Amino acid sequence: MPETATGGLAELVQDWEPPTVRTSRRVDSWPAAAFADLVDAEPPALEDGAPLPPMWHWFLLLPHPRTSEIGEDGHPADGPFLPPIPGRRRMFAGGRLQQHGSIPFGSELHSASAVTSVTPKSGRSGEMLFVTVRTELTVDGGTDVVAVEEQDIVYRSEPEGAERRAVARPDAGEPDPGGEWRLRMPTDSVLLSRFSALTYNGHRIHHDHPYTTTVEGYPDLVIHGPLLALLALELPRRHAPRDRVSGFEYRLSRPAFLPSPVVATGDRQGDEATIAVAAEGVRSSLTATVRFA
Ligand SMILES: C/C(=C\C(=O)SCCNC(=O)CCNC(=O)[C@H](O)C(C)(C)COP(=O)(O)OP(=O)(O)OC[C@H]1O[C@@H](n2cnc3c(N)ncnc32)[C@H](O)[C@@H]1OP(=O)(O)O)C(=O)O
Repeated sequence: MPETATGGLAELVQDWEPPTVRTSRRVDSWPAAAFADLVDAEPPALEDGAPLPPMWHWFLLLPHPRTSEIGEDGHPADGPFLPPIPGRRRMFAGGRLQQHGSIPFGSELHSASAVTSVTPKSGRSGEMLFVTVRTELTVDGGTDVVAVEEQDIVYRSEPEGAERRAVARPDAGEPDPGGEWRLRMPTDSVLLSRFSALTYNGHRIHHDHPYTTTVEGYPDLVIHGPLLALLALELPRRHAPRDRVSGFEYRLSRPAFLPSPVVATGDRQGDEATIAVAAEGVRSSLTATVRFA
């Protein structure tokens, strides 16, 4: 049983024993080329042996549940890392990456993922459960861990009949944060659908407007947390291409909604860079630190 605090939602998950899940996949260049095109960027070197950019393993280690296993929200109704709580509402809350070595195109990538903490918290949006999933990555059957990734996923419970919360669009008028590095990306439902396809993510809040607004209470389609994190990492990829990223920490503090463009800004201080990603004109959705080796 992972480390668990006490509380209302904690009782529902006290007997939950998520397993360790292992997967393997060849590091194919197609999803990398497709993501570079999605964000209107030059692809990295794609030949066998060239390194996969940090976090781009997100396009490779994708579960593919059967259609009959998909629940109301577009995620699987059940799964190894989904806590057994009724009316589950899921959001990506943040994560960390330590990159020790290279993941070469053409290699065989192996992952071992397990839940390492389940933490109930109470916030402005009510009671929440933070679930952290830790993934160790190795390549070609070796024992050296080339990267360790942790994802924090936040869950709320809104069973049938529960009072539906409405999430307001954040106030506009926030000044542009400036920053030595900058990227601006227009967004629309086509961009989100293509990113959902690339990550095999069926969650309706990214593509189904009536569901997003009436069932989950958001003012518009929600931009994927992983897309915001990858846009943050586009800044060092584009502005410091010769420096190897060895660490990345990010936190998603508020959702970013369509139809606003997304702006990523960053400043480098020696071996670190601080990055913020926001829907244009509102407070940051994602704040991050990148570390260089
Ligand atoms: C893919 C995919 C899904 C998605 O992509 S969903 C879209 C991306 N994710 C988001 O947009 C989430 C944005 N964040 C939020 O909406 C809010 O931060 C959140 C998670 C609802 C919490 O907001 P609250 O206002 O309720 O929380 P408080 O600020 O009052 O804080 C209460 C305690 O919680 C801790 N906390 C808050 N946010 C985070 C976070 N992101 N990570 C870790 N911890 C967080 C905060 O520190 C407080 O803790 P204390 O110990 O001090 O009580 C897909 O499904 O696959």
